Amino acid sequence: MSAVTVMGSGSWGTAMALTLCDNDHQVTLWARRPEVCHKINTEHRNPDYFGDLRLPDSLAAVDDPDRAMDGAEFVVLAVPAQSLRENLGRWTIPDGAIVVSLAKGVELGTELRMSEVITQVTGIGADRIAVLTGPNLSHEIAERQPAAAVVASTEQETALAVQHLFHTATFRPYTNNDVIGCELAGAAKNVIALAVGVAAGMGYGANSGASMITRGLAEIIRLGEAMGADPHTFSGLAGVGDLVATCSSPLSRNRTFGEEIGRGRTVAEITASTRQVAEGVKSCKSIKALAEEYGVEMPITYAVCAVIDGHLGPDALVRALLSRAPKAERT
Ligand SMILES: NC(=O)C1=CN([C@@H]2O[C@H](COP(=O)(O)OP(=O)(O)OC[C@H]3O[C@@H](n4cnc5c(N)ncnc54)[C@H](OP(=O)(O)O)[C@@H]3O)[C@@H](O)[C@H]2O)C=CC1
Ligand SMILES: O=C(CO)COP(=O)(O)O
Repeated sequence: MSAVTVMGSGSWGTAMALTLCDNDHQVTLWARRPEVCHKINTEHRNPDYFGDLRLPDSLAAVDDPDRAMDGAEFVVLAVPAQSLRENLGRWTIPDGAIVVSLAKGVELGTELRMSEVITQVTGIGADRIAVLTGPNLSHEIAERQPAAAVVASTEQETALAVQHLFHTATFRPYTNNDVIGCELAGAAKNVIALAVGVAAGMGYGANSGASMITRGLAEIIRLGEAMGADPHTFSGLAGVGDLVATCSSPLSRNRTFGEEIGRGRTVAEITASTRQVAEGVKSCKSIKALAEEYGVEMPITYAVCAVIDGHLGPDALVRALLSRAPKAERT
């Protein structure tokens, strides 16, 4: 049994905390709102994110970050990507703890991956950081539906420790040492899910969705290879696995956000109507910046940026992608 603290009590932090409780770890969940802690500690529910789902009695919620992390051997970071730097600046991660990064985003302005932000702010070396990613929609995981995942770290011992930490009867993490590929795939698929959602919201069917998923994968691989990722990563759980799950599921916030755009709502309206994060709405810009830096073509990502900025409507997005100069598939 290990002492684990999950920092962030939204959909994914709560689902992962529950998974860790299933493994009999001593789990503390940090929630920034005291009323969320109260509900979790007294009613064993987190109604803003999981309705009536009963959380394990053993799960303790704390709103003071220092108290939450006191004695933690593992600290799991589950706040939105663009808030990670600011939060880490306020927190003190216990010496020697292994840090697990859950956020799927690339930082705006710096274009850093989440593990790079962690090292830059805390000084914690890459050997003590792992990234958990893969096709893992939180509500399915919280219902203990079977799923696989990937734990990526440059240090094999860290990857194995985190794999062991999370491995339950229904949740099966594989290790991987390609941190760049795993993090990039997790962030970039959200952008493709927005595009697939737009097409779905316009009433287009499986052919359109599959075409965008496949061409989306092609552009993610192009960027990944340029950044030094292992191309094989993109045919694994962190790549195709997560891309297909996110682009196909009505549970995905990114796909749903895109669908709403496709139905004619504005970005401001959709953002105002939910408290949940759709990471691709911000990360599309940092991924576009990476594409520019590495000189890689990413037409779907560029089109999504234009839609998010209000320069392109849903019809124009589809036209812009289909009217590009014809080319060979493998270029
Ligand atoms: N949900 C999923 O299925 C999966 C999500 N992820 C990734 O996990 C990360 C977290 O997402 P998820 O839990 O789903 O997001 P949610 O929107 O469901 O929850 C976000 C959580 O972070 C808190 N939060 C929001 N803004 C801030 C801030 N500025 N500072 C501190 N805390 C903040 C929220 O608190 P409050 O409730 O008080 O607003 C809430 O607890 C994302 O990067 C996402 O891509 C990865 C795999 C699966
Ligand atoms: O990353 C996810 C599934 O693996 C969750 O996707 P959304 O953030 O779009 O809900």
